[in-house]
Amino acid sequence: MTGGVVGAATDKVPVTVLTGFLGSGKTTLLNRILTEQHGRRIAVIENEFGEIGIDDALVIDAEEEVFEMNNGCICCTVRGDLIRILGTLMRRKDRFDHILIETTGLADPAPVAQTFFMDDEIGSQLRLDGIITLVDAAHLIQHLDDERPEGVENEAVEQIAFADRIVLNKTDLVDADQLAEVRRRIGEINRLADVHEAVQAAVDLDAVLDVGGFDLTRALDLDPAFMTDTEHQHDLTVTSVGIELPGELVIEQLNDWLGELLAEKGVDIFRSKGILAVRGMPERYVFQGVHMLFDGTQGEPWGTAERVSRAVFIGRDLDRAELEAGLRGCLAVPVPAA
Ligand SMILES: Nc1nc2c(ncn2[C@@H]2O[C@H](COP(=O)(O)OP(=O)(O)OP(=O)(O)O)[C@@H](O)[C@H]2O)c(=O)[nH]1
Repeated sequence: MTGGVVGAATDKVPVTVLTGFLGSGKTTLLNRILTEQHGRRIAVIENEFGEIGIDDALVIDAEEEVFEMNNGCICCTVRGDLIRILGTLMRRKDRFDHILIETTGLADPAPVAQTFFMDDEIGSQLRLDGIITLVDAAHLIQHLDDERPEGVENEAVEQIAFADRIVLNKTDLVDADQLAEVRRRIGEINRLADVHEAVQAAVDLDAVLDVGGFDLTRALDLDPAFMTDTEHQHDLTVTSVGIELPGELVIEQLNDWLGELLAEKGVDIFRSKGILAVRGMPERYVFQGVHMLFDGTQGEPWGTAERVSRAVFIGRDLDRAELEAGLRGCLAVPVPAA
């Protein structure tokens, strides 16, 4: 039974869709949600864009169940997988009371939202509580103004348009005038969503979970074909290069290479991340880049695991051979390409 409005709101398990452009802070918010004492049992579904999955290592170990979907984009190719995972979760409803779906940074949230209205079984047991969109205050305008070929949607615009709540993150990277301009641009696209400013995605969880926010009428206003249109066109010029490299890297060479690479190509390299093996460092070195900004932190110790570096670059006009040669050039003992 799909039930009346009251029954629908109380019986169904709420689902939050966490979206936002590459590097905006989705995993940071997810980790915050997984570590905070909020009394909810949350099942997480994660979808990542990139040839090699890195996020599984970046999401903290939590008691919550995390399902990975890495073989395509949640809004199109792996939507069937999403429906299957939701089906599995519905059969184990006693184990959790909230579902959180983190989309890739290049996903259009509308088709993900559609899933909860078009599939009867899902619609009868789960309700879309809200679409939460993370925004990178330092890079939003660049992403909104990024020109796309005709007919290709700009995901950054779609993500804001469909948001029920917006977390305006990374406010530490902009001044008051820039922040006001970012807010103005957000307001041009979506006037209704509450905007919460944040650093390191530090928001009150009540502002993002159980918001009772998703409004189908508004979604239909935005896109009259919301319930029927399943086709959409990704920007196929954005691709990813994944590199796996056994051996140990020299930190100074790595920093020099990444610094130069991102200074020169950081407009086109939207996102870079890696779990790297560095000579003399017993822990994994976690590297994160968003356009030209990058930093490194210590991750989990390698222990007895084989020291293999994994890195992913996402962007336009990526030169795979050059990226591979560059990373290989940072090896302590150079190994020729296979
Ligand atoms: N300066 C600054 N950096 C931040 C902030 N929030 C997150 N970051 C950093 O931005 C980088 C990207 O953050 P993530 O949480 O991985 O972003 P994401 O949206 O999950 O990235 P993708 O999954 O690749 O789309 C990381 O290096 C974070 O530490 C912030 O408020 N300020």
